[in-house]
Amino acid sequence: MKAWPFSYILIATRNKGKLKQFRDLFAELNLEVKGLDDFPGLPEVDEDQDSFEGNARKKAETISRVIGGPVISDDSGLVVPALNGEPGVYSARYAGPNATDEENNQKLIERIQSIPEEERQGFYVCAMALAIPGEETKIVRGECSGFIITEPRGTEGFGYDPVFYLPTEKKTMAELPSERKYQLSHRAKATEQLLTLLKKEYSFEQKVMK
Ligand SMILES: O=c1nc[nH]c2c1ncn2[C@H]1C[C@H](O)[C@@H](COP(=O)(O)OP(=O)(O)OP(=O)(O)O)O1
Ligand SMILES: [Mg+2]
Repeated sequence: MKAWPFSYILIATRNKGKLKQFRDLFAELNLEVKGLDDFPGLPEVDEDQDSFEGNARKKAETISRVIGGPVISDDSGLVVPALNGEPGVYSARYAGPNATDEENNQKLIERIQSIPEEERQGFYVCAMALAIPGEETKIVRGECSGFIITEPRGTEGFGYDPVFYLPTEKKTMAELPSERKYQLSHRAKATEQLLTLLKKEYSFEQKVMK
């Protein structure tokens, strides 16, 4: 087993919620978990690929090349099969380039009205990429299934959570306490996979300090 060759890992996000979740889940590795705000002057990476995996890979590899260190990025969104996969990779800008969560939710509510209620399934996707200089990029994917509802409920979470209903919890994602969301979300599932993969390949006891 190889020794993990860095003292830190950079999570390529400015989303404080994502960063906190990574810090919690990676605590056992004894790694310093840094965010983009710890590295001023990094380039903005356009999420312009046609898949979540493509965007996650592009972001992780671009930034890893610049800092010469290990980078994890995630790209996520909501897929509604009855709407031909919308909003999909366009989740963040569904209602327009600078759309707010409310505007995106409103557009989704309008579009879903024409679909019979029993066909309003949706699933969240989280593709996560780990890029390490000189190594093959690793990519994992987590999903979380639910239903789209037309009356938003709850104030937790972000994005589409108020209109994403989980039948097993009898709650929208925005009505769930954050600890519960951490357990069952697409991001939690992807993070666990990545963690498993990392622990299989690397020893984190004797890190080389770089
Ligand atoms: O758990 C979630 N609960 C609700 N909505 C979510 C979730 N996960 C992703 N989404 C939606 C929100 C956003 O409209 C879009 C893209 O998110 P995504 O590009 O991955 O995140 P972001 O731009 O906030 O942060 P980043 O700096 O990591 O790119 O998907
Ligand atoms: Mg984004």
